[in-house]
Amino acid sequence: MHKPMEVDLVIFGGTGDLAMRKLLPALYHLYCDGLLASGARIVGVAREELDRAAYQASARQQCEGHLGKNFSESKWEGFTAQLYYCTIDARKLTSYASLAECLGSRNDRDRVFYLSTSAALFADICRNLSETGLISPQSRVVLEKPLGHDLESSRQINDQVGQFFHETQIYRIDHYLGKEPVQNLLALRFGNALFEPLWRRDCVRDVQITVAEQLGVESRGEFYDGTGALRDMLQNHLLQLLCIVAMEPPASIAPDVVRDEKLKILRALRPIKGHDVAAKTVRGQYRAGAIAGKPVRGYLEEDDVPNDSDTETFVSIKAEIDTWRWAGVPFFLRTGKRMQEKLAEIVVNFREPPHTIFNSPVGAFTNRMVIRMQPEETVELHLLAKQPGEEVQLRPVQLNLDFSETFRTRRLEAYERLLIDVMRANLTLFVRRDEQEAAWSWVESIMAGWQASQERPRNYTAGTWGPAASNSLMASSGLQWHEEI
Ligand SMILES: NC(=O)C1=CN([C@@H]2O[C@H](COP(=O)(O)OP(=O)(O)OC[C@H]3O[C@@H](n4cnc5c(N)ncnc54)[C@H](OP(=O)(O)O)[C@@H]3O)[C@@H](O)[C@H]2O)C=CC1
Ligand SMILES: O=C1O[C@H](COP(=O)(O)O)[C@@H](O)[C@H](O)[C@H]1O
Repeated sequence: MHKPMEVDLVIFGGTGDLAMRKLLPALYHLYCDGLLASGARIVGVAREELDRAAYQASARQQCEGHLGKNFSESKWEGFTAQLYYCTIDARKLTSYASLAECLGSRNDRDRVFYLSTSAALFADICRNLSETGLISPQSRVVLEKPLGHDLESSRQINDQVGQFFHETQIYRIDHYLGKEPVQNLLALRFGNALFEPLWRRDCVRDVQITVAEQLGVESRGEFYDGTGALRDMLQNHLLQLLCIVAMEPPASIAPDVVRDEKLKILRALRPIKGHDVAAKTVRGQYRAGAIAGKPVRGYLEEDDVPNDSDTETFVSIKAEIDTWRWAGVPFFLRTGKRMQEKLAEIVVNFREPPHTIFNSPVGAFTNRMVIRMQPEETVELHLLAKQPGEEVQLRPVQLNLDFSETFRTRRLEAYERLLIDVMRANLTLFVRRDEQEAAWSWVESIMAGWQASQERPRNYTAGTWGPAASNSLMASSGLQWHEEI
């Protein structure tokens, strides 16, 4: 096991929702598991005038609820001994003196600057840190999403941050890469020889990637309305999942080796533009409906959402990858809010046997591998087996691997995993600039097509699997979404 690193972790936006809901709870868990070095310091930064004790008290009050039964009074006491606070207006150079004082003059300590604020502040933060002399070659910067709104704005942010940090110091968060099952997919594909010969166009018929949420836009209506499902989820999380499913075996797990392979996939995605946008994409917006039996309002009635908004809360896309391995295999991507279930899964549907010797048709059965990330972490292999009895009667059966059953240890939450990796300076699970820009470049022509068509998103009732057109998208390839089979 690695020795935890004695870093100073400075969280800009240290009083914000993300810090209180995810980052501090993740760090608390790492502390409890002995994965936070006793000499590490966590420094929350925001404009609010608070002294250290007041910040610690506020963090406790907010994190306790999020930690639930994992909260322990004594452990929290120990954890907060490593928690500090600095009042800073990120835009004002003069206010960084207090941070310099808090961090001290030791430039030999690794410093991690976690930018959990609006990206509009990133340039000022980096410049002011530099001018205060707080960036050393060991320093790292973590950038929260969204990194821009389109290719141009993401380039601008990357250029600004890049003036002060080398690419190898920049950790772009995609929290889906921190999810244990996503890393398991790497293990499954590249730790076993079994799947590699099957993992290609000769054997795979189609791949379906679904990330469905039951939540609506909650209190983030204003942010979400300027963003939509394509930018919020598909451009980053779903395309990263697609890369991990589709990439060639990397020669090693070294960050740039893995990221090079992902980049090749992003660059091999066939552009969707012109008439293809209508044929290969579906966007939707939820109307009032019910989630788990409880009525919920429609998107246009949500707080801070204009009542004529045409922002999509659902998107499904038929993507194609122009490589020898994947030519002719459609990759269906789908994500949405207020859907029937909270579900994140990758379904690999294999081709039918070329010839059957059994007089026992079981309908349109194909072998299938289902890698489920949420709500539970499982891998299912769907096969046909003979039903016991004198007749040869085939029946679908499943080989199930439930990771929480198999490995009875606590699973690291995505932010825990990613924070460990930032502290250890491991970039493998972070997105490189060229990957991010390739992803923006691919979604941009879809956004342009939607804008040009001026068509409103299709309605779907909250609590369903999205608009009917999403099923038609599948049907046009003679296929069905996994849950319909
Ligand atoms: N919340 C979430 O679930 C997720 C959030 N993100 C991203 O993370 C970032 C933070 O989100 P979230 O925590 O929700 O946002 P909040 O609005 O809850 O928090 C913003 C934080 O930034 C601080 N801040 C704002 N302006 C300044 C400034 N000029 N100088 C110093 N600090 C400042 C605020 O404190 P103060 O006003 O006191 O200065 C506050 O601590 C955003 O980019 C968001 O898109 C990404 C994924 C999920
Ligand atoms: O990045 C985001 O992800 C969440 C969904 O994350 P999950 O880990 O709960 O699946 C989504 O709700 C949010 O809109 C988006 O910004």
